Amino acid sequence: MATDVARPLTEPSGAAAETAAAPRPAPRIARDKAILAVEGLIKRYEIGEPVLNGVGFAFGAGEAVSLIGANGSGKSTLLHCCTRLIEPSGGRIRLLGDEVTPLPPRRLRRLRARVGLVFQKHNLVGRLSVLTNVLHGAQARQSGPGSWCQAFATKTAREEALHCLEQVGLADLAARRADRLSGGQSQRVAIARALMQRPELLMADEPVASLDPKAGQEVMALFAELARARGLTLFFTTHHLEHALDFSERVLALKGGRLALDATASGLRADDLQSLYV
Ligand SMILES: Nc1ncnc2c1ncn2[C@@H]1O[C@H](COP(=O)(O)OP(=O)(O)OP(=O)(O)O)[C@@H](O)[C@H]1O
Repeated sequence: MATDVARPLTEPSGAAAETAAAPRPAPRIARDKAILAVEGLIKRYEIGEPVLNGVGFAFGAGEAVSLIGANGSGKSTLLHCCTRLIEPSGGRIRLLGDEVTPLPPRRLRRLRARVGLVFQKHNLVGRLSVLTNVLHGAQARQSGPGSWCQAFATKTAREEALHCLEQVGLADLAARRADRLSGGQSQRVAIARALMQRPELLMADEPVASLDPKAGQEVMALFAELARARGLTLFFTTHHLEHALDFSERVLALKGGRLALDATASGLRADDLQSLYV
C-alpha cells in the first residue's frame, strides 16, 4: 500500500515564493517493502486530543530519516511506539517485516533485538568498564544469562567490542570506568554498544542533545557515517535542523499530532522548516 505523501508546510508567498522551492515529496514505498511502515498511528495518553493523530509514513532499507518537530510534538512517542516501548492506541506498524501491534511478548523481544537504540541519555553502567558496556550490546542477541560481562565474554566477542570502540575512536579508553567519560565520549560508547548489537535498524532519540555544538556535530556525523558504512537504516529525532538536513536523506516533521512534512532533505533549507515551530 502506498504511504502518505509529503505535504508542504506552508504556501510560499510574496518575495519568498520567488526563491523558496517547495519541499520535494519523499518517494513512496510499498508497505511490504518497507523497513518501517506506520499507518494511521494514534497515541492518546490521556482523555482529550491524542498526541499522535493518524500519522503515517514508510521508509526502506538503508535510508537515513530524521524526525523533527517542536517540544511536545510527539517525536519520542512516535519513535517508541515503533517498538512498543510505548503502546500505541491505534493504527498499524510494520517493522522489519513483522506486524508490531499483535506481536506476543517473546516475538516482540526478538524483534527489538534487531533494533539498536541510542538515547539522549546514554544509560551506560558507570561502575563498569567501557569495554564491558559495549559487550552489553550483544546481550540482546545471545541466549543464557551473564555471559557478556567482560570476564566471561569470548575472545571473539571482546575483539568485536574493541572493533566497535575503534570505529567510534575510543579503543584506547576500553579499560576506563564508564563514569569517568565526558558526555561526548559516553555517547560514542553508546553508539559502539548499539553497533555491537548488530542491528538492522538504528533508532536514536535526540542522540546529541546533551552535547555542545561541536561535539554534537562530530558525534552525529560519526553516527550517520557508521550507519551508512554498515548499510544500516537510521531513524533519529533531533532539534538541530542542520543535523536533519546534513545527516538524513529524508525529513519527517510532526505538528499538531499529524505528519506535517515527509520530504527529501536535499533542497530543503532550515528557513523552510521554521514554521513547524510557531
Ligand atoms: N507518559 C506520558 N503520560 C502523559 N503524557 C505524556 C507522557 N509522555 C509524553 N506525554 C506527553 O505527550 C506529548 C508528546 O511528548 P513527546 O515526549 O513524545 O514529545 P517530543 O516531541 O519528543 O518532545 P521534546 O522535543 O520536548 O523531547 C507531550 O505533551 C508530553 O507531555
